[in-house]
Amino acid sequence: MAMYSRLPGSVALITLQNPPVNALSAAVRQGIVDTVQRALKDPKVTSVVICGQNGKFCGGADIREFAGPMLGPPLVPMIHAIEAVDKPVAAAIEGVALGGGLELALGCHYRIAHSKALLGLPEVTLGLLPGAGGSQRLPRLIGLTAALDLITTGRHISAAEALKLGILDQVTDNNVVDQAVEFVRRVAGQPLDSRRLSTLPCPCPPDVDSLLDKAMVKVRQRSRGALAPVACVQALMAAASLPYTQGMEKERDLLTTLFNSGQARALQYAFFSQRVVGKWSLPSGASWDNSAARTISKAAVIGLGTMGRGIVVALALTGISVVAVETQEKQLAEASQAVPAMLQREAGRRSLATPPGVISFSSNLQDVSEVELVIEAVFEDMSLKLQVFRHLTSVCRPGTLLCSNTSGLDIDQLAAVTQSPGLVVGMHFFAPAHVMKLLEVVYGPRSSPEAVATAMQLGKRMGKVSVAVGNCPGFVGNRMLKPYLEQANFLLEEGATPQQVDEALEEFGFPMGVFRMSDLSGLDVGWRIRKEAGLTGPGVESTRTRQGRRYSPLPDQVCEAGRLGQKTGRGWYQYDGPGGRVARSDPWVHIFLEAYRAEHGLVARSIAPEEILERCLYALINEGFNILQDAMAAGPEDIDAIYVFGYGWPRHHGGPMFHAGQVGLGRILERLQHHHHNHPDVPHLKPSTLLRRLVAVGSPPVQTWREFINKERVHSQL
Ligand SMILES: CC/C=C/CC(=O)SCCNC(=O)CCNC(=O)[C@H](O)C(C)(C)COP(=O)(O)OP(=O)(O)OC[C@H]1O[C@@H](n2cnc3c(N)ncnc32)[C@H](O)[C@@H]1OP(=O)(O)O
Repeated sequence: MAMYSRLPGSVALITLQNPPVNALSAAVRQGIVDTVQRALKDPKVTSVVICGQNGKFCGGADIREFAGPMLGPPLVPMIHAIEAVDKPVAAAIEGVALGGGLELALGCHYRIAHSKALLGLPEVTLGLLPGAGGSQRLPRLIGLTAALDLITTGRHISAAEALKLGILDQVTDNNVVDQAVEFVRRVAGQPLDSRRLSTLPCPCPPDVDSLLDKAMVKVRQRSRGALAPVACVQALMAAASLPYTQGMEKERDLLTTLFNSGQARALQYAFFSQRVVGKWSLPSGASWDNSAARTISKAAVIGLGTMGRGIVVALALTGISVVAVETQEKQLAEASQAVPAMLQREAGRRSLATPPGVISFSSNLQDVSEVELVIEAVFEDMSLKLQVFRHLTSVCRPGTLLCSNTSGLDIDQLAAVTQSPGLVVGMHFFAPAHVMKLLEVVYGPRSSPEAVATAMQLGKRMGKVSVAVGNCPGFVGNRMLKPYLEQANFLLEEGATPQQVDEALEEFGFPMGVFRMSDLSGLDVGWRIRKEAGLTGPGVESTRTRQGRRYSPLPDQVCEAGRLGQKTGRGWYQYDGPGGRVARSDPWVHIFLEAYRAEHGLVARSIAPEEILERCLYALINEGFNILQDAMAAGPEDIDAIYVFGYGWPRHHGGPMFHAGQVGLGRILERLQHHHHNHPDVPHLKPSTLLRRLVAVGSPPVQTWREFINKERVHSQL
């Protein structure tokens, strides 16, 4: 809806009304068309201001409407009609002007914003381009170079930056509607031709072709396989070279292609998944809207290795006072140098003048006695963690929340050694903890709703996407990673090279294939876990079947050769010395693989990229279905958010569970059955019961699985 009012002094005020962000739904568009007509017809009106209700100008097109048929007046002619009005029209921007919201403002003759407003054309993040004239008007206003940056990244910019770029005519700290009204009164009667952006030429640098070529290379590198960034560059090419009307035709054609692509659906799903996971619920019935969170102002971090340091920085950036404890003096000395520098860097990156939190360093565990929440981040060893939790429960004051940054150990076992097991949860950060967006909040059977709510809210304050997950080995993310890594190793045994596996995965869109990623994380991490699980180590027979299932000793043997990844300069690849970053194929690995296959009587075969993808991804997806079945994740959106924000799953494929739906559940089931038939000794390839049930009921859309699972559980079908 849009409300019309006449202000004293001949100004018509149009207020967009569609909470919470005044998205341009069919009703809002109709409202704008009607009210603009009314202002045009009213001879007493000399100028118009468009604003948004409740401190938000407009969050863009209504994304929820994209799934259905197009109803109501389309945006493009609506914005043209505003631009054509012969009375000055100003956008009064408060809160946000994003996507179609900014495109609407670009159709106005003037733009006035509050200093705290954010502006941007984030369509690319939804698999689209600014298709309401934004790809043609913005470059005409601010030049091709700046428009390329804004449109291909979709980043939100401050009012100050928008003013500098020339998007805004005025920025104010006062009431923006009042300022805009005053502004249009002042300019009423002045010629408007130069204010109609569609009539202006597009300012381009002399080397325009090279600029566009470089932009194309950059977007292709940044998000491999993603269609929208490429289409954005193509639309800007049109703006640079064609008259406006033809540019608009190009914009429309590109938008139609994107709209019909699976990628746009995947990215829009990813947008909503990120919001769905914030509305968490536990099998106990506790949820985000019935569980109170505590506000934490003082916390402690125990253990200042890589993870601990990142967690300290993440907490301090939110303004929390942190006691950073490390009992090893050398490590403490190093951390007390490194952490403040990390904090400064990150504060700078986030444009914060000074890091808000206060950090004190200590080697004494007694110093955590006054904090409200502790995050343990010591070495991933259960006996060590138990020792720390026993100590914490005796040192901390009653009511302190005790959290562990374990990446997969049993939270309940840790809770069991404390006086208040209800106050124990996992907070699984991802490295580097101050940068990575994902946080798994792990609830054990005894974790209280308050503890979960507090950890979830703390994650949000730190700018994380927090996902509540159940307590099982590896939780959600690492539990699904296991069958994925396992398949990658089996593929090497069968004839693939690390490069072939990585290239197939990178072509799919992962920033790094599994072997490059393992080299980066360090191969010894998994080696230690396998040793603890009794799968490898002294006394374990060197066979390819262990604990009753197929096992590949390849990664153990690579570690035994002293190749631990980037840190040793050698792993699945070779690097320019320890700490090197550029992976190069290593003849040693190829000779090693040949010798290994010969020793085990394996005949190498040529493996197509399609098989690599199926084996790795479908095994991972299958585990996702098992996780849903076991109620370790509340819904497919939780799994997908974890994979997109923590594991580099290409956002334009939505997430593993969404991808399964797009491929077709029947197809996934059939291929898993096929691979399991060929590899009956690999239990991870055995299709999950939930997948079978979903296929049996006709493969319903991913958005309905949560409800389906709950019903199946009630009827004991799972
Ligand atoms: C011709 C085709 C052209 C299309 C052009 C477009 O305009 S595409 C849309 C471009 N706009 C965006 O991408 C903006 C998306 N929204 C946001 O980035 C953020 O929501 C916000 C506007 C910055 C506000 O952030 P905040 O953290 O304050 O709130 P939430 O993100 O939690 O959002 C609140 C609820 O509003 C829903 N919502 C937000 N934007 C839209 C939208 N454009 N359409 C529909 N719904 C939107 C969001 O889903 C939240 O809903 P809940 O039900 O409460 O979860």
